[in-house]
Amino acid sequence: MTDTILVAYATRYGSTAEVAEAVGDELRKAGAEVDVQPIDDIQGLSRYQAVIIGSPIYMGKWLPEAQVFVERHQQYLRGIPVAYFAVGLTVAGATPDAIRKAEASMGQVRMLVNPVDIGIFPGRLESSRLSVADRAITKLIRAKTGDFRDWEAVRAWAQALRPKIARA
Ligand SMILES: Cc1cc2nc3c(=O)[nH]c(=O)nc-3n(C[C@H](O)[C@H](O)[C@H](O)COP(=O)(O)O)c2cc1C
Repeated sequence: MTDTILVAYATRYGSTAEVAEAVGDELRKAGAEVDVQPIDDIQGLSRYQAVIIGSPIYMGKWLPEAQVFVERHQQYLRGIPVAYFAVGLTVAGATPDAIRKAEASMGQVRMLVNPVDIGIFPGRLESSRLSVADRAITKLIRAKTGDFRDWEAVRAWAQALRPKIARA
C-alpha cells in the first residue's frame, strides 16, 4: 500500500511554502502519495502515515502556528515518523554557530515529538515583500537580502528522508 505523507508548513512570505512543495515533489517521485498544505488549512492527521513539518525562522524561532500545530497533535505525531525543517537566513553561511542556532529554533518541538530527521535550509529575504515592521527589523540587524534557497540540498534531504519515513 502507498504511504500517504503530509508536508505541513508555516510561512509569512511564501519562501517556505516553495521549499515544502519541493520536498513534496521529491517524495512523490519516490512513489508516495503526498499532500503539501499550509498548517492553518489542515483538518486532521488520521489519513497520514508520516508528517513533515516546516517553518521559517523569525527572531530565532519557528513561527508560533508551527509550534502550536506540533503541540496540538503531539499524541498522534508520537506514533508515526515525523521530520522537521527550518528555513532561515542565518544558515546561508552554514557556520557551526549558525547551524546550532537554526537547530535551536526547533528545540521546543523536538522535545515534544522526536523527529527521525531535521533539515535546515537557507531562505529568501526580499525587502519589497516585507511588512513595514519586518523591513525595519531587517534594516536594524543589517540582514542580507536575496534568494539563498538551495534546491539541490532540499531535494537531496527529501530523497534521504524517504526510507526513514517509509512504512515498515
Ligand atoms: C523580521 C525577520 C526576522 C528574521 N529572523 C531570522 C532569524 O532569527 N534567523 C534566521 O535564520 N532567519 C531569520 N529571518 C529570515 C527568514 O527566516 C527568511 O527570510 C525565510 O526565508 C522567510 O520565510 P517565509 O518566506 O516562508 O516567511 C528573518 C526575517 C525577517 C523578515
